[in-house]
Amino acid sequence: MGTVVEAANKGASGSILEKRKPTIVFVLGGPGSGKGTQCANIVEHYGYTHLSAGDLLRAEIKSGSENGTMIQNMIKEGKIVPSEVTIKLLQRAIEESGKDKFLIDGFPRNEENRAAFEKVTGMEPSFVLFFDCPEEEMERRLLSRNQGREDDNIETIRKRFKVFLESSLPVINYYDAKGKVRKIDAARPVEEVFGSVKAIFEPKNEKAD
Ligand SMILES: Nc1ncnc2c1ncn2[C@@H]1O[C@H](COP(=O)(O)OP(=O)(O)OP(=O)(O)O)[C@@H](O)[C@H]1O
Ligand SMILES: Nc1ccn([C@H]2C[C@H](O)[C@@H](COP(=O)(O)O)O2)c(=O)n1
Ligand SMILES: [Mg+2]
Repeated sequence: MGTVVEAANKGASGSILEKRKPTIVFVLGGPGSGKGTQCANIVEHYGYTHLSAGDLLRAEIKSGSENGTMIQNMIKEGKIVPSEVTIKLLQRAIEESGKDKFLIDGFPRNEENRAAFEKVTGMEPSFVLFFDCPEEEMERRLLSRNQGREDDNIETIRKRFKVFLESSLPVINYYDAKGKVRKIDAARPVEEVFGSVKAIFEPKNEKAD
């Protein structure tokens, strides 16, 4: 008998996650667009569980795992870690939480992430929240974030912007073509951005005739 993660890795037909059918919302946007900030608000108001792919990878580095050095080098270079590693971390976090509504922040970051997630879990997101923000504003925010992140320096930030444009935007366009993207103007103050987020998460007040 394998572990839950191994069973899920066998593909859609053997996916434990597919059987549990959790609600998944992908939260995407450029580096510094405010994904983490708004996820914290959504958790507080709507009872979702927040899973940040970047946070899980940083925790993996700290844990001293055998992949730690590889992950650290890739993050420093602003590159995307292979899906196999990130999906295992996400699956484990979903399984261990025992919860059923997830904000998956910063994933999928490229086509490989997207295709592998769907294949391994057999799941698609309910929708994709896309925080749209100009680069100049994101750069200002990242340079003043002050959380000690190794990738918040101007050289790595420029690499992350390039990867976002070349690899992550196509994923957003993929889901947009399926009518799943909810785009938000993220260049406004936090409370204003959250006002737009709320409009998406509030249950619709359908009028009966
Ligand atoms: N609407 C906003 N206006 C001004 N500053 C903001 C806004 N939203 C977030 N910030 C600040 O910008 C910085 C980046 O925000 P946050 O960490 O939420 O972005 P992120 O999209 O998760 O970035 P990353 O992809 O690098 O993890 C933080 O210091 C945060 O406090
Ligand atoms: N799906 C992902 C998400 C993140 N990473 C790596 C590369 C990112 O630059 C870094 C930081 O992510 P953030 O906290 O900004 O969301 O983590 C990745 O390789 N794959
Ligand atoms: Mg973040």
